[in-house]
Amino acid sequence: MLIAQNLCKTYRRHAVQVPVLTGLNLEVRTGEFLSIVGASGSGKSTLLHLLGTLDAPDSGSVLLDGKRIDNLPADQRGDLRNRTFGYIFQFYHLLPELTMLDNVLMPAYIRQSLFNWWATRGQWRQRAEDLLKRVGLGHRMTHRPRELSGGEMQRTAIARALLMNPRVLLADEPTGNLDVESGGEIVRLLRDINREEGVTIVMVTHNLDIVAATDRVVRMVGGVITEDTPAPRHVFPQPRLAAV
Ligand SMILES: Nc1ncnc2c1ncn2[C@@H]1O[C@H](COP(=O)(O)OP(=O)(O)OP(=O)(O)O)[C@@H](O)[C@H]1O
Repeated sequence: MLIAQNLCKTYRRHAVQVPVLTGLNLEVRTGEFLSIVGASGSGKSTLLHLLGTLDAPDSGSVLLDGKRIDNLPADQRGDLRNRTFGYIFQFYHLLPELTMLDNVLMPAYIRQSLFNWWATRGQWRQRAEDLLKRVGLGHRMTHRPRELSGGEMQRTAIARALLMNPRVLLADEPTGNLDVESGGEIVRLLRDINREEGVTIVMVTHNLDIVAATDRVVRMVGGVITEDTPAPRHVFPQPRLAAV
């Protein structure tokens, strides 16, 4: 469904050139949970940005359902980013002055020029409340980010990413700032969303334990994918049993 073809990307500043992607090919299948691993600086975030049209390649293409999306006009890429893709970042990117409910509603606020916000705000609010309950934060809707733990902030960010009912979630080290237990909860939540709602997920991670929660793992080296294997099944940490 989401295909990267021969992607090349070099960052340039003055005379310095940093070649990052050097002809990368990748096919993300509908409904799969894919993880991307690789050394720091290998270009994982860059690839995620190109897949989600947050940045454009120097050459090569990104196709969604057979149609090129990397070269669409800015307004159409904006629509895709609002409706088709959901983004989850390592540091949550929540707005500190807003309640958790308003943070989750942000993608709908952004879209309001496209339709009559006032006529539909009740439905959006209901959906945002349902999503916060879904991620286990029904009791924290009026709190602000500084009052929540890292894991709770990331769960709020996941609810926000799901608001517009995206087909693809792009998660950049979603557990990178969390302890083992909170990280495990986040990955289990992503896995449930993938299985129960059929959302395709592409996740960059350094944590080889949580890779086991996914379906397939690709490794990046030198700006291309060098390994593409089913994820190992045995290492994903299961929920801890209460001590007896
Ligand atoms: N805007 C930019 N300008 C210049 N260089 C950049 C820019 N963004 C990224 N880079 C460089 O591109 C390379 C790849 O960065 P990227 O963030 O994609 O790697 P990564 O694999 O996600 O790394 P990490 O695991 O540390 O997050 C790095 O060397 C980085 O310094």
